[in-house]
Amino acid sequence: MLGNLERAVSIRRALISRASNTKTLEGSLIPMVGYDYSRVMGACCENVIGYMPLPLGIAGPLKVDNVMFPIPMATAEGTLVASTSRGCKALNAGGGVTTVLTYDGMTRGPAIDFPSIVLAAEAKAYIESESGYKTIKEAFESTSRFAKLQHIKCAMAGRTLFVRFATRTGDAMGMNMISKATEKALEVLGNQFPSMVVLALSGNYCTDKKPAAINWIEGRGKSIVAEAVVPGKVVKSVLKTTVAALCNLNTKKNLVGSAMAGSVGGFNAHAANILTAIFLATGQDPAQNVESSNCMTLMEPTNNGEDLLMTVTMPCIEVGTVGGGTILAPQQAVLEMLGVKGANYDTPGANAQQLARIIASAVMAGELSLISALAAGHLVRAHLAHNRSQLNTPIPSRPQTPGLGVSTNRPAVEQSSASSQPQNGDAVKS
Ligand SMILES: CC(C)(COP(=O)([O-])OP(=O)([O-])OC[C@H]1O[C@@H](n2cnc3c(N)ncnc32)[C@H](O)[C@@H]1OP(=O)([O-])[O-])[C@@H](O)C(=O)NCCC(=O)NCCSC(=O)C[C@@](C)(O)CC(=O)[O-]
Ligand SMILES: NC(=O)C1=CN([C@@H]2O[C@H](COP(=O)(O)OP(=O)(O)OC[C@H]3O[C@@H](n4cnc5c(N)ncnc54)[C@H](OP(=O)(O)O)[C@@H]3O)[C@@H](O)[C@H]2O)C=CC1
Repeated sequence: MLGNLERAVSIRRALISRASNTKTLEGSLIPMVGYDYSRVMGACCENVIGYMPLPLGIAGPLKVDNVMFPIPMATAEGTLVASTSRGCKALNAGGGVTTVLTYDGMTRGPAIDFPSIVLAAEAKAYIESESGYKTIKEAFESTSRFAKLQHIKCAMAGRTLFVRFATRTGDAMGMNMISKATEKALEVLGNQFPSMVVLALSGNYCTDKKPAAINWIEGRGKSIVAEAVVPGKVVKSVLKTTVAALCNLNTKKNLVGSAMAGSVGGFNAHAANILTAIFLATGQDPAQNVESSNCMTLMEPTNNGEDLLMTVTMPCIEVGTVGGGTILAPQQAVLEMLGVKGANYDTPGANAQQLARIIASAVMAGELSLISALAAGHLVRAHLAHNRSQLNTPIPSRPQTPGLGVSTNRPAVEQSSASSQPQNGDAVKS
């Protein structure tokens, strides 16, 4: 029996206000009324004092595999929805986007210590043997109706063994599911190798929520490739540039520029922009935008140089339509709008895979529009119009009233550094 959850939130706000002794949370602009806290409890957040609204825009619609989808984007970056919409318009004019799913497998990579390299190597050989793999797979899959082990990749670093489990997770993004399954699999492995010590269920070989080449190379979550042809006349009329300029800039910026910067998986202009906005709108784990935004954008002339052939390759889109933030009512409503709410009972996993296809296609729209704006020299003018037009409410350079928990005592070093002289780099920071 849960009691009055909204009352609990207001009591928590009062207690926090009293304890922090600075600025009251009561009457603050952080909203708390009319929210379904019952879905949050034990699932999405602890110590809840309200909720954080974000503007939700719709780009598109965009034709993905011959079906029109509105593109929901929760963002505070003005221009993003307009830009993605422009990309959708151009892609639709060429017949829309075609997608393929080349892989589906969430991963967890524990770190296991052995007393010697010989024992570590024996464990590796056991996991890779037919009978060892079968035993581990049975234990792994016994924990869930949806976890289906795809393969295991092992690597030794001295006497530490890293084991990367890869699994189907149905319509869930799957991190809780795979963690539970991995724990069970390690229990069985421990029976075979009693001297092994599981240092951590996650040994960063997964790799979750951190940049890593292994995700880019092997894939994590859903791997999607999307393709479209945009007629040259549409490139001119909608995108205000040319096929040749786009192809040249895409190569120099997204391939050569990213190579010069030593990028891994960042061979794109702003995949993270579109992906994160859709993640926030659909209840995904926002921290997984790190690897999910891995993307290579390619452009080449086609039809005797008249038209543009474009692809985006995204090997790590980590999404679910069940579990996590997808159980919250507004996020669920957005998933419903896309026709992918909850579990797909006919083909488990089909809803989450469809969402990944939509995301990759929307990323393509955003890429096309931004690269066009850069090629045409329109980026700054677009952002000044859509992103910085609130001239009547300038952002104060220094807060007048300290916020909750903010000390009024600025460090001496910060005060003494104030100077009327411009500092190195001021021009680019302003
Ligand atoms: C802003 C535009 C679209 C103007 O572009 P435009 O060509 O002047 O727009 P237009 O008025 O001719 O309209 C063309 C279409 O754009 C859409 N559109 C146009 N305006 C709106 C609007 N208000 N609301 C919704 N949709 C809009 C809409 O589809 C419209 O068609 P219509 O509806 O008229 O048939 C263009 O200049 C643009 O896309 N600029 C790029 C901006 C951008 O992509 N910013 C992303 C963030 S940049 C960043 O964060 C990353 C970065 C840059 O650092 C990464 C890097 O290193 O590259
Ligand atoms: N534990 C960790 O290390 C990490 C956790 N997270 C968090 O994990 C959460 C997501 O975990 P995740 O495992 O995706 O979700 P859940 O923990 O919600 O697990 C999914 C549940 O839904 C059930 N289910 C019902 N129908 C389906 C279906 N069609 N497909 C798949 N599952 C179905 C599963 O059944 P069954 O019981 O049979 O499997 C399971 O109980 C997020 O909150 C995320 O932020 C994020 C990163 C790391």
